[in-house]
Amino acid sequence: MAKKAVILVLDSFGIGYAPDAEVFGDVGANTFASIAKAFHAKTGRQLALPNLARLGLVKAATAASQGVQADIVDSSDVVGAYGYARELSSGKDTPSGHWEIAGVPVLFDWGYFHNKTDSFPPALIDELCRRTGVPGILGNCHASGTDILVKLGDEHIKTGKPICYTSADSVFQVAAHEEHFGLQKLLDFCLVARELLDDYNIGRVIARPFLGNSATNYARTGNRRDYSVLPPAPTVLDKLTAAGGRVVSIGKIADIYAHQGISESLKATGLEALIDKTLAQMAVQADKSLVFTNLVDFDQNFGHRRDPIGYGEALEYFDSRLPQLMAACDKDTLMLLTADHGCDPTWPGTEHTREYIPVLAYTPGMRGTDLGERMSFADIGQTLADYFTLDAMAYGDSFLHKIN
Ligand SMILES: O=P(O)(O)O[C@H]1O[C@H](CO)[C@@H](O)[C@H]1O
Ligand SMILES: [Mn+2]
Ligand SMILES: [Mn+2]
Repeated sequence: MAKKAVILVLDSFGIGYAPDAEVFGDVGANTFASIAKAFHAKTGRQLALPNLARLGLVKAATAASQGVQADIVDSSDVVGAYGYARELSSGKDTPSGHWEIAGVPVLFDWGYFHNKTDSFPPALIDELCRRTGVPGILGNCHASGTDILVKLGDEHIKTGKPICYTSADSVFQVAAHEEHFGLQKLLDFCLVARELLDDYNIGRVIARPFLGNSATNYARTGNRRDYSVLPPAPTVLDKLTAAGGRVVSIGKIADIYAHQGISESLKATGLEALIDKTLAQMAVQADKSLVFTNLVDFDQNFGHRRDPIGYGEALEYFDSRLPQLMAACDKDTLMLLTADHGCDPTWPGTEHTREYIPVLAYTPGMRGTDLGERMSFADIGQTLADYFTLDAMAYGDSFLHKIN
């Protein structure tokens, strides 16, 4: 029997605050329930996710929310395996979440730039400017990536100084105009930054190119690039490719895993194009292969932007494409839907929230199955190791026996 798997990460789609949320100031956060509530209040109708509900999303989310069901209709005909997982990793960031999904939790602490202003050490900025030849940097603070374009976009174009900012995540982000500053110059700048930031234990440098000609229309483009450090141990992706399997990255997956364990990387911008590419890859998928897609829009366009209605609409769009994804699974395909952290769009600030993630598994002909609470996102990686008969991962419990 051939073995094929597909993972779609709904970036930031948390389903209830985690047991350790207090450490993060996130007790009460619930991305899914908050969206459903705000959506009903604003539009006068309930959020409709009938296909996700058929995979068990509402049941998993209710269990992850102390038995309180989100303001949404559940399905009486569940055809997937559904559970909810807590995170072992110390951070609530994208690399930690993804690496843990692939069986490698991040148990060390990342470096962070804690200061809200003058965030970066002068020695770092000096060296970065010296090495790259820019006349200085703008920003040097915690910021929302869209707000800071409104504030500093004009000055950036005038001075040629890149806009450098950070957040509660272990990141160094650089916004620059694709034409005035130049995309390649931005990527080169980020590579130097990546080199220097290893000493500060910073997880990611992110290039944030934008276009537009005034504060009213600056907009980030699809040319975002993430420069991640290497995962601390081989992930299930490394193990699968080492065993002769194939891992196809769609969207920012390859960047998040620092291109480790990736056979082919395909980029696409926007939910529709990312799902189209996923379907196209599923159609040509062979034995021992994994199609791995990250749906960044949920997080980048709606979670961080604190836009629960936009988030709800995007979920409805995803739900409308789910029957196609399910139909593209043959009897040899295991499809997993999950998330990497929360980003409650009704929560104060603009950051991620520490939450349970949904773990939804589907293969044609299976019965609805409750996977219950999973003690780590790594249960997904361990299940994949089990499925592809690879050596077991050091973390995670496989739930494969519950699916067959
Ligand atoms: O506000 P923007 O630039 O979208 O930044 C967000 O995106 C980064 C990566 O997910 C996070 O660190 C968060 O700060
Ligand atoms: Mn993320
Ligand atoms: Mn994010």
